[in-house]
Amino acid sequence: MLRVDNLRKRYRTGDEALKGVSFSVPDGEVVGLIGPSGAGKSTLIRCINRLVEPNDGDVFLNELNVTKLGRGDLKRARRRIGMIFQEYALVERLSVMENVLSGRLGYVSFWQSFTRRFPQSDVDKAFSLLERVGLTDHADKRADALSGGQRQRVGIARALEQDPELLLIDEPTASLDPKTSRQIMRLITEICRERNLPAIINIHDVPLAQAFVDRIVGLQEGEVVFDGPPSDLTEDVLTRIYGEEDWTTMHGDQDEPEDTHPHPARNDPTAELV
Ligand SMILES: Nc1ncnc2c1ncn2[C@@H]1O[C@H](COP(=O)(O)OP(=O)(O)OP(=O)(O)O)[C@@H](O)[C@H]1O
Repeated sequence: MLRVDNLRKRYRTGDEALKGVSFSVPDGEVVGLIGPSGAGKSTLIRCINRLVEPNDGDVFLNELNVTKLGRGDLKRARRRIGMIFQEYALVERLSVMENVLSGRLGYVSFWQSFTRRFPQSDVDKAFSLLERVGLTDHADKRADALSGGQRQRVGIARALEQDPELLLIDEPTASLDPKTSRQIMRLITEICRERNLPAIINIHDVPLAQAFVDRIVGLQEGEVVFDGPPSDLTEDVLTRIYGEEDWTTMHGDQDEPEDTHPHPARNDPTAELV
């Protein structure tokens, strides 16, 4: 269970990105976070694991108040939060298996990770996760040899290899074609149900979110303006969330070929420490 209570963030530039955001995500529930550009979605996701430091408010992961932790405890708490990124954030020259095993880096000693000697139980878990995401035959391939959808499957397996209690997912399908996007959303939501994992997905594509998530939280100018089931997301509500922006154009239903092109990682989202 995740509980966000009155979370506030003002950047040094003066931008007030979160103005007292509160909501909870029970175990097994997948929440789609929607809202126009600049609404505070990325800031919210990053405040939950303190890649961005909130100015006020609390984040509870089960019994643990993440916002009150010192450096060492925060490092341990971050093991419990799996992240999945738009640009996958894989290590290009490493194999699929090594990328999945990197999910254990927070758990093994420096020398084990330096020599890449992971316990057999970690390797066994990685194999079963690769099977779950449909990549058993690709375990030894280099990450840069995979298509976008396959790379995101590696990102999902890597996050699960951490044994997370929460998944934070930032635009998981933004670099994928519509068909692959649906496959990835289906995989994520199925896995969260199987494992009773709570998840928040920052997603631009409203119809895609409506098709797969259990609940939608709509942000606007740093405030929650909608919180409910996808079926309650009427045109009126969407117009309230997006204002003048035309939300109906926010999804691409063009017939594109499925998942053919590898995408280079453009940046490292974990580097964005504020
Ligand atoms: N590092 C930063 N420094 C200063 N201001 C920032 C920073 N990151 C975000 N902001 C500001 O905070 C507000 C919320 O931005 P945020 O990126 O969280 O929104 P978003 O909903 O994720 O937008 P998008 O969908 O375009 O990614 C915006 O006004 C933005 O300009």
